[in-house]
Amino acid sequence: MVVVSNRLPVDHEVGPDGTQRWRTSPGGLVTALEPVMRAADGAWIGWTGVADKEFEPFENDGISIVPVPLSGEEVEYYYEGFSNDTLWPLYHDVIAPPSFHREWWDSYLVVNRRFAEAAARAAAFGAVVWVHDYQLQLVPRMLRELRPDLVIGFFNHIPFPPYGIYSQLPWRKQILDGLLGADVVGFQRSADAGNFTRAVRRLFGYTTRGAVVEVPGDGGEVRRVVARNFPVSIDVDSFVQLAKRPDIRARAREIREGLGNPETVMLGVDRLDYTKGIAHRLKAFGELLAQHRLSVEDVTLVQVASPSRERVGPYMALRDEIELQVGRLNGDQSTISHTAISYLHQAYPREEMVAFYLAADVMLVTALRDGMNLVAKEYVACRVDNDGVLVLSEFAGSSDELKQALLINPHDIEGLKDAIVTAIEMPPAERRRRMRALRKKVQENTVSDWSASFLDTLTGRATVPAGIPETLVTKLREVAAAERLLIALDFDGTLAPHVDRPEEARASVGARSAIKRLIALPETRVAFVSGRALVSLQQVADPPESVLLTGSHGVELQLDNPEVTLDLLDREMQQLERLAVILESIAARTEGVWVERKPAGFALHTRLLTRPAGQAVQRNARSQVGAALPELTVREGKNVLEFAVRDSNKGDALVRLKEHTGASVVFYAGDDVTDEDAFGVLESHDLGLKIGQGITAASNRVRGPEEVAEALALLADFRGSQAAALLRGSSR
Ligand SMILES: O=P(O)(O)OC[C@H]1O[C@H](O[C@H]2O[C@H](CO)[C@@H](O)[C@H](O)[C@H]2O)[C@H](O)[C@@H](O)[C@@H]1O
Ligand SMILES: O=c1ccn([C@@H]2O[C@H](COP(=O)(O)OP(=O)(O)O)[C@@H](O)[C@H]2O)c(=O)[nH]1
Repeated sequence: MVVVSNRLPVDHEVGPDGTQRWRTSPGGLVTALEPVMRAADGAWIGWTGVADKEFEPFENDGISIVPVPLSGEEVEYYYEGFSNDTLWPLYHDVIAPPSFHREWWDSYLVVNRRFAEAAARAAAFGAVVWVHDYQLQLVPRMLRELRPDLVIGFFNHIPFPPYGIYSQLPWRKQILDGLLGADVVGFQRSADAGNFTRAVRRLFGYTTRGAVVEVPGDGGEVRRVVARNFPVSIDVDSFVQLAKRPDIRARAREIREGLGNPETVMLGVDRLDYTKGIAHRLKAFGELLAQHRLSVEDVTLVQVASPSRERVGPYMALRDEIELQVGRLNGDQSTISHTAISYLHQAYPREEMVAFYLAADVMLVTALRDGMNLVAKEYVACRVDNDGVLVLSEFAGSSDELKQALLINPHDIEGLKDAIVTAIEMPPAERRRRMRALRKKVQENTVSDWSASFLDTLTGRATVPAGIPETLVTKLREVAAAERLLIALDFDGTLAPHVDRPEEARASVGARSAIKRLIALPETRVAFVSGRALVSLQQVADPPESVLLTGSHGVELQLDNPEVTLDLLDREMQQLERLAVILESIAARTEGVWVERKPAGFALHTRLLTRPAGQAVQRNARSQVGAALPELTVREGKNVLEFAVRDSNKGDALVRLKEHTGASVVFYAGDDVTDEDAFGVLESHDLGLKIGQGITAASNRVRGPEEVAEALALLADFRGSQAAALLRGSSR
């Protein structure tokens, strides 16, 4: 794997005495990527943090580093200018006004090309290249053009803004096009992914189905780009280990003593950035002191504000503003023996950060907008004593997961003040209850889960272990609580193992018995969603009566009615006849190829051929049918190519089923590429389960039909006990 990011894990530094050294780079991107790269066998391409210096590739702490040089002017135009004074404020809700300069854009283009070329040189044939963050949004497209063999992923660490803001960018189309060069575009929050797909629809008119964007290629083929959220995290174990180290615990005590052992130590840790809401936090604290709701005798605030982007205008202004505010507040409120705010304009190593976290009773994260905010997760991970209170802005990505924090709107100063007081006065039992829940959440999604889930989606090639992953159990429990639940299931490869003769496919005994239990539960519907013709589905699935059926990718429906809904027009009937002639003649010429009649089309099966021979037959069919009947829908499955006179897919089928059942939550499981259309229409509270390998928009994955049966049985258990509890409640 090759990782490409503007930042490398280390910056080159020259001391005042001329000594040179490599120092850990600032920011959460490095915190997240470093453990991933130490565990992976690959190269990390990036900039060394200094201008006009060329470095040879080198090894640092087990990671292969490939430096990309930047000139002084590029640092000013591409990094400080376009990245941090155009994109950064624009993507963070225009908290500061973005500057638009054409020379900055030109430099962004040049530098992005340099990174793409470096990645193209470093990557082996067919390798995975994972590009990171807003500084390099053009790299995916450039790289795809240079190296079409590569699998390309992109992850955006910062928010993606709503269209009304994004559309201000003069280069809005170029940036989107750059990103769509990737196979998977990842975001921190589902809202970011939604903003991105909306922008794609508005600016390009491409079809998007949930997490899937259909990008048309030059030859009429469609490339599917998955755009969804993958919340980044930290190496939880390494923070836990540090938090248990006696020397670091002793250092935490020393910090408290140094502060005069106040009753409450509050902590803020941020890069000195206007997105972090430091001024709002100070204002709230200052007012609490001025109004005597808090006293400096009891409470002190430690504010680490690590230096960041110090030559960019708004950052210089922010430093002046914050330091003026700290100076005033301390001048007004501190006493000889008690300082209100310990302000530290420094960058600390990891060990010292952990000591700060251990020393702090209350952690204040009051960002006005933040992609994730790893500091919040680090604080929680380090609280091995299950104590401490996290006050967390709802505008930080981490608030999606850390719901048991005291969630605040930092613009609401009164609300923030109340939350600070609540945190300080919170009874120990409640502190522990909340912290335990937060720690569980952080442990459920570590940085290796984050990278595995992104790379698994990207390559679809990861080996899928047997059994039900813990994350799926949690999600099943969640959907089991739905008011009205629809469980929609593909048949072949999902409920029934694949067999050579389709008419011999049968659902596993476990799946059948779980389905019977599910349909007996209140407000619970089960549906089969298949590409098979309905008559064939009925024959192999032999479904219990109340199971809803859709066949032929949603062309045929049987919904609580013995009648099958399907009505082809005369024109469609004629198209079917012409299609039959073309495909039959192709099948007649190649041994092992056959045609299956479907209600609204035909499927050409090639699974008895070798992969290259099958692909050649499919290419031929595509081109002959394309010339004679260009308006038909073509769909590719596993060793099968389908042509339909009616444009419908499993996503449409699922939408119909949702309408019919009025379901508030949907669980969809499927193994084939055609199931991706169904995953595409799921919403963030739904559950998508991909069976086996392959690129997918589903957020969960299991190995095969055996696991599907197990998951359905678990769902029946969870929902059954919920229903029983409700019944007990209402009979009391
Ligand atoms: O490289 P710098 O210009 O010095 O800035 C430091 C990094 O800041 C940003 O970090 C983001 O990534 C974190 C991890 O995903 C996330 O928690 C945080 O909310 C983001 O702001 C930036 O995105 C990185 O590219 C910078 O390296
Ligand atoms: O003096 C400092 C201040 C911060 N950090 C680290 O910098 C990262 C900040 O990441 P976050 O996602 O919170 O914000 P970002 O700076 O990336 O916007 C965290 O891992 C902190 O532990 C650090 O090592 N030393």
